[in-house]
Amino acid sequence: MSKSRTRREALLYHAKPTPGKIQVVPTKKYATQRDLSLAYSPGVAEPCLEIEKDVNNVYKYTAKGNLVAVISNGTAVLGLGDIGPEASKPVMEGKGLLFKIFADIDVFDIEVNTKDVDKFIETVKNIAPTFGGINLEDIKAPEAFEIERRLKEELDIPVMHDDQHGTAIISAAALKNAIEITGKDISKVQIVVNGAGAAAISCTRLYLALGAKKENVVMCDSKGVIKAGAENLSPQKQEFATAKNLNTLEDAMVNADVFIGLSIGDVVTPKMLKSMAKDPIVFAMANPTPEIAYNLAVKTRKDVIMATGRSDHPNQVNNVLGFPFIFRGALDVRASKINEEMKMAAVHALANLAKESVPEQVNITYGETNIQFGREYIIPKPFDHRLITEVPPAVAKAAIESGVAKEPIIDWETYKETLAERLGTGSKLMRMIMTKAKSDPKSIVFAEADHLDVLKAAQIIFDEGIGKPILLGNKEIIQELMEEINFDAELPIIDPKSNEEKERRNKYAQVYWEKRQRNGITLLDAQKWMRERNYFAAMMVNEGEADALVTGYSRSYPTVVKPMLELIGKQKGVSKIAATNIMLTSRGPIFFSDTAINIDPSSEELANIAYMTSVGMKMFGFEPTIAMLSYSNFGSSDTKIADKISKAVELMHEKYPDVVIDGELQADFALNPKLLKEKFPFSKLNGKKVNGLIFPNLESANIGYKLMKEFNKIDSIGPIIMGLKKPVHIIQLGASVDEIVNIACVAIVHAQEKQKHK
Ligand SMILES: NC(=O)C1=CN([C@@H]2O[C@H](COP(=O)(O)OP(=O)(O)OC[C@H]3O[C@@H](n4cnc5c(N)ncnc54)[C@H](OP(=O)(O)O)[C@@H]3O)[C@@H](O)[C@H]2O)C=CC1
Ligand SMILES: CC(=O)C(=O)O
Ligand SMILES: [Mg+2]
Repeated sequence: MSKSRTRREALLYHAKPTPGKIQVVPTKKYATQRDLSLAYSPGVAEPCLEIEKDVNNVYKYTAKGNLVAVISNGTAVLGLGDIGPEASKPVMEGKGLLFKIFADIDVFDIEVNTKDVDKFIETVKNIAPTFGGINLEDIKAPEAFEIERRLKEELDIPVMHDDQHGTAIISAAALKNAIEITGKDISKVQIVVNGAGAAAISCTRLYLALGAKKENVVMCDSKGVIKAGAENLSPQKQEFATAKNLNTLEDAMVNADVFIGLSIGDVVTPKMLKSMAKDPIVFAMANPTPEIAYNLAVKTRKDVIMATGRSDHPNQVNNVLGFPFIFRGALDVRASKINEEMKMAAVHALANLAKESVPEQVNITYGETNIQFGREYIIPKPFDHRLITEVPPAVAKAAIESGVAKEPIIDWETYKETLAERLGTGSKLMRMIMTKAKSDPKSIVFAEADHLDVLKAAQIIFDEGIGKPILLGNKEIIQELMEEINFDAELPIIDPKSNEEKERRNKYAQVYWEKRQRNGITLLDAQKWMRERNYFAAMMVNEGEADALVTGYSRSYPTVVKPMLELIGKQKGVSKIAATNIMLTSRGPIFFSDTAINIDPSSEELANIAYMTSVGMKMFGFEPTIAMLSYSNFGSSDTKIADKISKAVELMHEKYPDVVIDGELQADFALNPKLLKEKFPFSKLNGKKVNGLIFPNLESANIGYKLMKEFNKIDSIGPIIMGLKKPVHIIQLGASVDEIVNIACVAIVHAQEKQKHK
């Protein structure tokens, strides 16, 4: 993407629809007068008095325990320098967003208008009672050292300067793994550190704790190599001043094994990189512009192990991998500080995680097929869902063992489960599906592109590189709307009714007629039908002129399904098509079937629905564990409707013994593992987490998913049609732009799978 486009998009992203990136959302009911009298006066006085009696009760009755302050004075904002408190706010809000999405920690970002160390410390101390932890951010050295040291001493909640320790932890984990890959010895590697600020000093200290030797380190600041005996050096710079006869970064780089960049962009040249030792390790971590661009570095040295702070290349060494998880662990045991033991525990947890086999969902999220420990994967990826269950427990354990935890954890299994449940799964799944779609964009027909929302969705699909839209509908309207929304792209626009399309219409009509002539269709009828957008669009997919199709925005579901069945037809072995909805619940995505098509399916049809659902689940990287729902449990009710379900289960066990499925079961037993184990220890679902629910009929499925959407405000993806020969997907009447985009992504992923299994 060009620089100016990135700039435009970044500004728009921050400005619309609501300025900024975070908001405050109540966690308690507030609908009735009673709710308000509890939330505020008079009820609120009770927790106030309890806290007055014992200040520790503040963790029991307020949000303090999960609230972190991200505090800056804007003096070292990324690599942009001293740009002031207001200009630092987008970064601080960004940190807030990352804290929330990766570790479910709430953040108030606070930008303080002072460069005076004492005033800054006083401000933080005065507001500290509000927070469970303090994350200092983008404060320049040397002030940052003094500020952090004193706040750590004077406050009894965890305080961490992220640029120092977050960066140190991540880069130390990455360095440990990179050195292991080169087969070198950490105590012997020659390290050049460019930058002598907050991040550089703390990173280097941690490398020494890992085994690097001070005499092998050369540090440079903006004036060049920091030399012993130089005048006016801060104590921190003195700590790393070298006795070697080197003056410039260029001198220092000759034969160095490791380059650590925590300075500013574009200061390392190809010549410097060429002068480094064999298998050089280069961490160019300045943001947003690294000390040397990733592509230039790998072009210059084939043997380089290269990392940057950015997300657009392999090996992102960025403190985003650290602060959410370090604070999560610290808050969960109510640690009074973040100490060396906790930091080292995080280093080892991160370094070890990178060596474990990568779950398929991570591969899919990053559009890769086989991410493996090696030169291009020395550190876990930020969207790796294992981070939340690996790093916080390591940090929490270290806090307990080093005696700084006020609330030790006893049941580690339950703790890990609660950690996994903290992650919002909705956006994660959608991100995964989108990335997969982007990895091999397919052509996709939008059959109702003359509707604004459909066109907007097509625009997103095109702009994001997810797919190649083909726009069907009235040409004039589409062109007008495109202008209105600045959709500037050369895309096929096809009006099935137009004279231009007569030849294609006749060709399609011929195929259709040949298929349906024994079902009472004449050639003239067929030609007439091809003027209808859904018939035309279905034929495009059928004839291989498009890979996928999304329709249904302006017509009822049954009206749209009919031509799809007639023209595209069912997959081999499928008795009836069905639909599933992926409900994005707090316990993870759960597939609900059949939510849209079969009114009263027989046992055989239910088994068919369950099987198709299991195939769909695997397509999105889930291992199916399915419950067949009823009002009865394993024959507890001897009625025809309960029998129907148990027979469907029997059929599944016979035909597809590999699919984990059981029932008939009531919904609470299906979703509550304790209850299930207690009453039905024989069930095949024991010890597993149910992620698929098959409902007895359309009424219950449709009511079930819509109740969840309305009561719990749960997002869902779907209905996703299952069992058609081609990737054709039907959206709900009047679906939102997001819903259309989601289904389009599903259709593209579906098309990719179809191509794979051709
Ligand atoms: N990837 C990541 O996770 C992180 C990356 N960073 C990046 O590290 C950089 C520094 O951040 P931080 O330590 O917080 O900031 P500081 O302001 O504390 O330190 C900046 C340091 O960079 C030095 N510097 C400036 N220009 C040059 C140059 N041409 N050559 C060598 N050194 C130079 C300064 O030298 P002097 O002392 O002479 O002024 C100073 O020592 C930023 O680019 C930031 O984005 C920071 C934290 C995390
Ligand atoms: C990543 C970060 O914190 C920085 O560049 O300052
Ligand atoms: Mg920072």
